[in-house]
Amino acid sequence: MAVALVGLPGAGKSAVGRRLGQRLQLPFIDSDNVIEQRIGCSIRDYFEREGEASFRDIEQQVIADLAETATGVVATGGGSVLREANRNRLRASFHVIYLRSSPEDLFRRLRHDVKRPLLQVADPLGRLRELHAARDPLYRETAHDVVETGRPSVAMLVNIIVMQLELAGIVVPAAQPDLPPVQPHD
Ligand SMILES: Nc1ncnc2c1ncn2[C@@H]1O[C@H](COP(=O)(O)OP(=O)(O)O)[C@@H](O)[C@H]1O
Ligand SMILES: O=C(O)C1=C[C@@H](OP(=O)(O)O)[C@@H](O)[C@H](O)C1
Ligand SMILES: [Mg+2]
Repeated sequence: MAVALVGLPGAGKSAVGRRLGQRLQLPFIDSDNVIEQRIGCSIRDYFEREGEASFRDIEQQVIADLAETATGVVATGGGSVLREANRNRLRASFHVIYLRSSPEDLFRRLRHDVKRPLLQVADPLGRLRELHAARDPLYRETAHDVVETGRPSVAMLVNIIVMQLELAGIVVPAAQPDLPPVQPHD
């Protein structure tokens, strides 16, 4: 069983993915962490030193490697869907869930964040709107399921995803304790 989460920065891929892995008792991998191990520095520093194109090459290699082994829950980086090769690999090897969020919700979550290089601009909300317009079709094309993340907490999103995976027959529901028999009405 392998699930991958896609969506914009701040959608909750890392936070939801970690808790989903715990809940399903499956390993959790964050592709951005794998990339940082390979490059030996933060993604933000790498963007500044080597540029985005070089980062995307490493990201593509990491996605190919993860797709090869494909187990557990994988949180991808927000730009993982930009390349067609990544979209195809993700969709073929994982059950892909798009955590969909409005730019306004993302901005609320990330307004104090300094780790995301694409949002270190004068107008991060404007940038999130552009990213949403450009990428929403790509996330939809890649994903098997879409989950709206606006209101639910991280814990609620985990419950929603587990329910969807159970309904789709991707995970087996945990055994329920026997309920007492229903008493017929008088
Ligand atoms: N549904 C949510 N409700 C409240 N806070 C959230 C929710 N999803 C994510 N967050 C918070 O928003 C921030 C960004 O989440 P993160 O998981 O890093 O996003 P991503 O990996 O998709 O970029 C974190 O502080 C996280 O705890
Ligand atoms: O949207 C993007 O292009 C990126 C998103 C980041 O991951 P998160 O989506 O976890 O922020 C990280 O991979 C990199 O900064 C590029
Ligand atoms: Mg993340």
